[in-house]
Amino acid sequence: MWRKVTSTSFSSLKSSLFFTRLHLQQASKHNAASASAVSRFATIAPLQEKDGRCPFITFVLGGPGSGKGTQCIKIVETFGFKHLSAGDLLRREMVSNSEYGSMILNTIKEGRIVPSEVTVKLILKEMESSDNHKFLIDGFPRSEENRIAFEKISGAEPDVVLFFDCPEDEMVKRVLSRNQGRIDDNIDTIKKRLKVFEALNLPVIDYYAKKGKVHRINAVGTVDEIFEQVKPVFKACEKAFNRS
Ligand SMILES: Nc1ncnc2c1ncn2[C@@H]1O[C@H](COP(=O)(O)OP(=O)(O)O)[C@@H](O)[C@H]1O
Ligand SMILES: Nc1ccn([C@@H]2O[C@H](COP(=O)(O)OP(=O)(O)O)[C@@H](O)[C@H]2O)c(=O)n1
Ligand SMILES: [Mg+2]
Repeated sequence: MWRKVTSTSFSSLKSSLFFTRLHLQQASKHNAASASAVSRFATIAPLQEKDGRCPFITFVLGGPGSGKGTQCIKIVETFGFKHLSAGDLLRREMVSNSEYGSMILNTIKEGRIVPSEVTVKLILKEMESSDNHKFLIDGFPRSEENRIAFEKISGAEPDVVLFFDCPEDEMVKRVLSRNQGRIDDNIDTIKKRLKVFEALNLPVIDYYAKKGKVHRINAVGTVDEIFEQVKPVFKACEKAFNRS
């Protein structure tokens, strides 16, 4: 369980995430979609530190088939993160008799983005129940609505944003040969997902690039070659992993 922040511990936690949280909480500009998502989440507490350590959050972004999930497995093995795939969480929710099941199914089939209130809730539940404090959040945020809802509800920002930059023809080739039986791995849905990626996800990458948080990875090459680009990003953060 995340430890609650007490007023006595707060002064020592002013740096990094906690300072950002205060800043975010004081910010007054939120779009309408996010505001309504947030109001429905009033019962979810902002992320707290665990065992005296702040959560270390990495967003893993890139188009469909760019290799996000594949690289996350390697990051987990080497750096000990907890991997949370937004797509996997939504697919699990979809088959779990959830009230959102048919909405998620239709949205994924169409390559559109599930409303943030559903996805953020699933992600925060997993973060809260994990023993780990280092998170790879894969395939999220996929839109500005996702981003704003997460930051507002959790009170946190990512420490690192990885962007796997891959040409469209390579992404299409990989998705069509993925063979995981996914309802969205077909050419019609892929075309829609690529359009949605460009229209909704690139603005999120731009937003974090302006904040100096994006590490662009050339996603063409072997899995190991790509991981060689990823490794130094986290090696440079090792001190920050255990900050309090
Ligand atoms: N560097 C790579 N070169 C060729 N194929 C890859 C590479 N990385 C991943 N793949 C394959 O491409 C497909 C999509 O990869 P995945 O990690 O699922 O991407 P994403 O999560 O970004 O959609 C999978 O079948 C995976 O095995
Ligand atoms: N933040 C997210 C992540 C995924 N999704 C949905 O889930 C689908 C599959 O996401 P995914 O991350 O598993 O897909 P890949 O990029 O790994 O191929 C997306 O195309 C969306 O329809 C979403 O709505 N919101
Ligand atoms: Mg994936």
